[in-house]
Amino acid sequence: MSTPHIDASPGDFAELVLMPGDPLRAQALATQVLEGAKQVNGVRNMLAFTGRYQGHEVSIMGSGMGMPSISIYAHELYDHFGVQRIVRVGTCGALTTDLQLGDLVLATAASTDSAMNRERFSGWDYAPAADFAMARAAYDAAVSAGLAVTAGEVMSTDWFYHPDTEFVDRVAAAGVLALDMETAALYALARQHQRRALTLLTVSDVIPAGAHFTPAERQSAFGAVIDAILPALVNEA
Ligand SMILES: O=P(O)(O)O[C@H]1O[C@H](CO)[C@@H](O)[C@H]1O
Ligand SMILES: O=c1cc[nH]c(=O)[nH]1
Repeated sequence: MSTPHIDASPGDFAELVLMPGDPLRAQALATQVLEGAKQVNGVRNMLAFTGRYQGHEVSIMGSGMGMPSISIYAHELYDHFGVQRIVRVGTCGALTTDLQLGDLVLATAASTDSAMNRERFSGWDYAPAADFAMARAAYDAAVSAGLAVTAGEVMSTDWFYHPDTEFVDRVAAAGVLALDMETAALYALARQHQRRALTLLTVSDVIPAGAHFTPAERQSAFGAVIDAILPALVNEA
């Protein structure tokens, strides 16, 4: 049975889905890390692939940018395709020069300026948090592999080009490590569906330093760290 945004059959997706924002990054990762990768979605070019990694079935699918987009795909994956775990593998803008381009941020929790979680949670302030067991497994694997990983809070914003020039400074002053545009919605949706989620972000911009990855570097972001972390994730369930 297909859904409005995923033209696939039950069983086409693995219980574990890696989810970059960029569908071309999903394709590149699938080619790089999955054996026998088969395309399982192409609706709106939101490419999805399923294959095997170290004997485990794994899917990789783009989410698009922003909370409405990832919410559509995560909802359909959890609700219609039996997906248990989604790991967002994205990029972020660091708010501190303690982080360098290419570093890894593990999002323990995500603040947001989006109304989505407030509307889901009766107007109260929801606290979107990572699945602890997945976070611990990924963090330990990253440290063991010698990766520069920092665990902490991110802010999932609706804005890439915020009109308030003080936005970045105010969020940084609150102790937030980095900006992305999806994690708060993904974490809340996982809890709503009684499923699991984690976000791992490669630093593509260090905002206070004015340092940025090129578009090609952003598209290949995460490839280098996947082999360090995926064994821990496939064996964690
Ligand atoms: O690299 P991805 O995963 O798309 O993540 C980040 O990049 C996009 C903005 O350029 C937003 O989706 C943001 O969250
Ligand atoms: O959401 C994002 C992602 C990367 N860089 C940013 O500045 N923001």
